[in-house]
Amino acid sequence: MSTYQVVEKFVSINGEGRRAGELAAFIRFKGCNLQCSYCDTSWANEPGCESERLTKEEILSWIREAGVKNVTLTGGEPLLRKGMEELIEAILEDPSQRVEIETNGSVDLKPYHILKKRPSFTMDYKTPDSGMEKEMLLSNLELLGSEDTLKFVVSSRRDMEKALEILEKYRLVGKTAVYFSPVFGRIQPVEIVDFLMEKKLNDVKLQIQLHKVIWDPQKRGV
Ligand SMILES: C[S@@+](CC[C@H](N)C(=O)[O-])C[C@H]1O[C@@H](n2cnc3c(N)ncnc32)[C@H](O)[C@@H]1O
Ligand SMILES: Nc1nc2[nH]cc(C(=O)O)c2c(=O)[nH]1
Ligand code: SF4
Ligand SMILES: [Mg+2]
Repeated sequence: MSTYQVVEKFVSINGEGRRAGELAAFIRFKGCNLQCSYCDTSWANEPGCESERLTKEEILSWIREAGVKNVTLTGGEPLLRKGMEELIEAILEDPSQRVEIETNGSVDLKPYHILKKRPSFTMDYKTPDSGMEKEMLLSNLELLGSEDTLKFVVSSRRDMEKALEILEKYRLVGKTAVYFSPVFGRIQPVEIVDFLMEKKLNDVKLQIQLHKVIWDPQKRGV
């Protein structure tokens, strides 16, 4: 039976994406295959990071206990874990549950895209300043649809120019929700606004990580 290494699980306000501001139950899985320059959760990717090994049933009962419709599976990189298809399908057995996968763009979404009950993807495209752009699996861009979100976490004009290039090349605006998110503390949100205005980027949303406004930006479990 699969067990899952979970570094934290908590209920909070979703601070990101299309359900930002709504309650969500977060399960953060241990470990990641990337090392983004700006990662605010790199502690979860350290081999020595404490974690609990939970079974699918233990996760399901925690979610039931939480009593919150939105579930966000995140990390680290959640889709690196074995048995994620099984876990996602088990959570979605309950028609009242919604599952969002926060994923880094390097892991093939196909096995999850074809699930009978498909989760929604909030997928990053890692722009140049992350140092991880070469790890992007471009075929994933074809799988994003109206229920999904493509997120560009940017810290420079160079990052935003690249984001625009990708949006145009893959004709993504209108196909999926597109968010620009500032790397916390490295770029002023107004710079993103100026770029959106300059390029007349309709249908692209600026997001601010709400949880870093509500609580101490370093605080875990929120
Ligand atoms: C910690 S990651 C976990 C999920 C997955 N590994 C990924 O990168 O999408 C969750 C989200 O936080 C974003 N993020 C990480 N560090 C950040 C920072 N310093 N400022 C803004 N967003 C950040 C990531 O880009 C990603 O969209
Ligand atoms: N409140 C809150 N909302 C979030 N949305 C996505 C998160 C993530 O780390 O994947 C996250 C997070 O870490 N906290
Ligand atoms: S992919 Fe996500 S968890 Fe991994 S280093 Fe980048 S931001 Fe952090
Ligand atoms: Mg986070």
